[in-house]
Amino acid sequence: MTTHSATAAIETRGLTRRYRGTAALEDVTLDIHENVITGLLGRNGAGKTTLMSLITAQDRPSSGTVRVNGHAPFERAETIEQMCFVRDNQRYPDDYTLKHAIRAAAIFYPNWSQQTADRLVELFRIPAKPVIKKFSRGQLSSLGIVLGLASRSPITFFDEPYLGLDATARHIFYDELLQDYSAHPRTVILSTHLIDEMDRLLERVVILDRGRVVRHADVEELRGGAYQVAGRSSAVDEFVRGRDTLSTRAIGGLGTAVVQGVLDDEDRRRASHLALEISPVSLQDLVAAYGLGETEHAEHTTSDPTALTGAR
Ligand SMILES: Nc1ncnc2c1ncn2[C@@H]1O[C@H](COP(=O)(O)OP(=O)(O)OP(=O)(O)O)[C@@H](O)[C@H]1O
Repeated sequence: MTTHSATAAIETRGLTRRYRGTAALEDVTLDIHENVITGLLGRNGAGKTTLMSLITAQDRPSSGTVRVNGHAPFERAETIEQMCFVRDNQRYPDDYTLKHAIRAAAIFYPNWSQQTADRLVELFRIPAKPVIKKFSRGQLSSLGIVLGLASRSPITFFDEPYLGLDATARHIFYDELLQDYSAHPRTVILSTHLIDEMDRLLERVVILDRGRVVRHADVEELRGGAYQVAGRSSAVDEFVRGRDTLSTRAIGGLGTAVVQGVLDDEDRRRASHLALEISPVSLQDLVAAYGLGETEHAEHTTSDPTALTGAR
């Protein structure tokens, strides 16, 4: 999953969105790769939905620019048609049933696959009769996923697409996304808090924190560029001194730290001498390490705030 073209499908430059003086997104400059699945990660309020809304022209920036396949999407139907945005709070007209939503999507999306839609409706067991207004949270999410996948849009956004879905339905989504994406490569951007569950889907990640990009990297590169040490707190402290530490955590006399960098033989000897265990760091833990701020509990401290400067 690491081979991909480096062509940018989406370019943002200095993208900023303020709401009454508060920046939801601040100076975001990103190239989102074409035909890659990119995860948009970050804590609540980090700016993920805002970024997707600006790219899909559902909102206007306070400053900065967005280009999709080289064009500003605003008021450009050809560009907007190329994008599908599956929102967690998508509204449908009051009298709409499944059939109406499917028909409208089939008309709107140029690459629509009715066969995919029919199959997914079965798999997710979406009911035909009730108006969508009466759908459960999980059924609404399922419908969004069906429309998003069957649209076969060259650029597809999923904003926390799993809300209310049971574990079986979530895994159907992951499998179907991977399968359809492999058969019909396209640019997929999805925001999620379920990183452990979804990390196998992601090739690249953008980590946002308080409206800013703190990291934009290949998942493999990110995982390979950090490790976790665990053991006695004092030994962890000693080991991480002078290293690029993303986060440290101490509970009782035991500690863990997420450290940026690659271990050499000398580091391993040192860790072993201090009776420390070294392990790979999961994407979830890495993101948590980036997301930790001064508001966290005292036991979860970011020991080196300057480490949060990996934005590219
Ligand atoms: N219409 C609005 N008016 C005022 N503030 C807003 C508006 N929309 C978003 N915000 C603020 O902008 C910030 C970013 O919100 P956004 O919804 O983009 O975050 P998010 O990363 O998607 O969060 P979550 O993971 O909770 O969905 C938040 O502080 C939010 O309160």
